[in-house]
Amino acid sequence: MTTTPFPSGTILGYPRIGPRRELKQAVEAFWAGSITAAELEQRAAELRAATRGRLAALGLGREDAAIPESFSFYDQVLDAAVTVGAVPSRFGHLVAEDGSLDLAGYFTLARGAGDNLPLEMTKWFDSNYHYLVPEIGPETEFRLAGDRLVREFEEAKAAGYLTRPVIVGPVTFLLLAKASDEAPAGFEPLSRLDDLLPVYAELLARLHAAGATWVQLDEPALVNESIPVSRPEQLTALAEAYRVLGAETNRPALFVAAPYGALGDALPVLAASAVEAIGLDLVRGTLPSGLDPETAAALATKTVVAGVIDGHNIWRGDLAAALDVATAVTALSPTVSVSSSTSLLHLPHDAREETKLGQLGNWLAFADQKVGQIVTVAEGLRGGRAAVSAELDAAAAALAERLAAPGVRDAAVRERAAALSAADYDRGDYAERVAAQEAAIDLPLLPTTTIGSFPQTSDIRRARARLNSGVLSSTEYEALMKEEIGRVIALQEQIGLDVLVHGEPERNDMVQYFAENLDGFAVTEHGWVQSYGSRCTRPSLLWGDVSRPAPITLDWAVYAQSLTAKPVKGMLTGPVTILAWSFVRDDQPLGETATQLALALRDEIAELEGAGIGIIQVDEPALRELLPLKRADHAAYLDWSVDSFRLATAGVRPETQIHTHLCYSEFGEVIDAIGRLDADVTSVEAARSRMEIVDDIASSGFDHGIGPGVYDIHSPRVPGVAEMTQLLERALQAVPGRRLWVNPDCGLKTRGYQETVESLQNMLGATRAVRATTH
Ligand SMILES: CN1c2c(nc(N)[nH]c2=O)NC[C@@H]1CNc1ccc(C(=O)N[C@@H](CCC(=O)N[C@@H](CCC(=O)N[C@@H](CCC(=O)O)C(=O)O)C(=O)O)C(=O)O)cc1
Ligand SMILES: N[C@@H](CCS)C(=O)O
Ligand SMILES: [Zn+2]
Repeated sequence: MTTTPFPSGTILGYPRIGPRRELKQAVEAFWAGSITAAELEQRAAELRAATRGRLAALGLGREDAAIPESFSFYDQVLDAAVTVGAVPSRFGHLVAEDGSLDLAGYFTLARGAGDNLPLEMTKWFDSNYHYLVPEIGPETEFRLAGDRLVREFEEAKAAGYLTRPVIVGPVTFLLLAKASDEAPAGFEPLSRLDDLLPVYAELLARLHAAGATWVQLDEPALVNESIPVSRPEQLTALAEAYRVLGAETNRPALFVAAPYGALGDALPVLAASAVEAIGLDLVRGTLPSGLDPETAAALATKTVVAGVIDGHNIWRGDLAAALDVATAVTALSPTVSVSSSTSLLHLPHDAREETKLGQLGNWLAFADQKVGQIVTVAEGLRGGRAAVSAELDAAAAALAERLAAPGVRDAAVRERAAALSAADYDRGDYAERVAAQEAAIDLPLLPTTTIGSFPQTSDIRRARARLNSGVLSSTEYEALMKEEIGRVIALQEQIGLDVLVHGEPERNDMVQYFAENLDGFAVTEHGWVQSYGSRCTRPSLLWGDVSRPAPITLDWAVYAQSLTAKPVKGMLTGPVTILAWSFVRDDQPLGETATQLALALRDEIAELEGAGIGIIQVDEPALRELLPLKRADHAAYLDWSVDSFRLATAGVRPETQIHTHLCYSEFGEVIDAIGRLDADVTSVEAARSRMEIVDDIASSGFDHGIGPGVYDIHSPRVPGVAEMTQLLERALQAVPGRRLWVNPDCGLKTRGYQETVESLQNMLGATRAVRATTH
């Protein structure tokens, strides 16, 4: 095998949603039946072509294999699953004779159909991207069932680009998978590695035959210490995988990337393997040091792909420092390439599209600007610092301007944070609170509620778009939102829910909405980032000290409460989640910013309470997401994150009931922290994992109110009464009835009204059935 040199600069992946969310629109049009599969394929091909053209224009076109082929219609882990034929048996009827799935079948795995639940969705490392969890068992028949990656490479080649196909590596694929329904207890997907590797080998051979010189295999699971497979087993699997794949003669050169952290003891294993290039995340991880002589010698024979440009944040940052790190990497190997630390999937496309950010615009680098930075650092590495001094100086000046800008440090905010004491974090005795709340709030056994949002209809979104473009006045907009709140309250009364919500129609997003109303944040016009499938967010830019210039949710909550005698929950997003889903400042520890946010929310909560709102929910779905990938960092993170929630909520009277809500994650590792939040009631996603979480919570000693979700809100499927009755009965085995709440897994904003109403009616049906047999 002859190896073409690895390009001097590259990125690990590029946003695939499109600068104006073209992919979202095309995919949703296909789902709605308004375009055909062929039209969807055509639009996706146009988007890929535009991406290649853009990346070439930004400087990645000069060298072969510099442009990654990292497109996906929905999710890269799902892509890997369908490529290797890992389709769960409940979807077997969708699979063609040759093992392939058509586009409709592919989306069915992601979205479910009829009684067939979709694949579970969960966080992708510590990002706000979500992947679909493959299901693997002894029955999974691996075979090369999808050739999309080969076809996309060929499509690029026909257009004159020799790109670098990207796929999730075999070890990460199995480490992220869960045991299938058919698998016996204790089954580990990783045990199927030997059966999976020939399929990867065949794929590599196909790519080689098509002319690919390099292939990127993403192995981020190796940097994550939370994977429930022992480290020795992981390392053995890694060695085996790249021994087998490396031994193939008909293959492209292998580039194994390990974004999101340091490889640690996996680095010697990869260095000893036959892979030709190794990618290190040098933003989250540090330059490996103290390597044993064999590892050092082996590494020196490979290309080290230095991930020195942050793929996870939007700051233009210190480019000279990035060049310094890249230069230091030359001590590991004479062949160094410059890259992003992670895929640029987590970034919006282009900061130049933002015209309303003023001076802030000069401090930013979105995906396209990061590519430019990589090209600059690669040039600096080749030609010396002087060759790029103008770019380095401009970045340094922007950084200095940013750090000294008014608003970055606000004396009043800092003084308030400095004056806090232990009492500010403590709500007092739980039993006393329970008694006070029972006296103050009239609730039946198994109280029913929802998580906050009701469907964000196109009428609501259109109204907001018209407000933003000046077609609607704010008075007209408010009147429309109040009408919507009125409808949502009436609907909930009709369905028979016990604790109502106002439905959040006025919120474009549960984080962006707060960011728009807090000082210290800016928001973008076009800064869309994929969160899962076709769903996107525009993460806010947190650039300065945070404070609350005026009440945010108060009027809406008070209005909603004025329409009903039932309690209406106040609804806020918690400090950790606001941080997790924004692009945060990098000039101070996150914990300090969390305190500032908590103080702003504390004031909002005090005002809600003062206005008669007796139940207030503070959502923290991202509590687990920010958990560091390294165990050594867990305790410090959990301390500041739990403290920020407590600081936000501890100012209320005992009779005010504080709720929180968690979703989109596996919560096993943060169960103790959930208890330490000391919320009176915690609703938690549970339906997709069939209530497994309830046992974990109960056995952790958690003794507050709990609402395990009884139905999955990610799919349009309407759950039946019997199914939810069973889940409630299952929950009651672990939690006493007086502490159990009944609610869906999460908010209903992504759902349509018809399925929402039917599902909630069935949820009430199940609750009545269970109430009749529970004492
Ligand atoms: C709960 N989750 C959230 C996460 N992160 C967030 N920041 N927010 C979340 O809610 N992470 C974990 C989970 C799962 N993730 C998501 C992410 C995104 C959505 C979602 O529904 N996104 C919407 C966009 C929401 C939004 O910003 N809406 C705006 C703009 C709407 C819009 O597209 N307007 C059109 C014009 C409208 C028209 O004329 O019809 C336009 O601008 O072109 C708003 O409402 O104003 C999405 O559609 O992707 C859910 C879960
Ligand atoms: N209150 C929010 C929480 C989502 S995690 C909602 O209902 O959409
Ligand atoms: Zn949720």
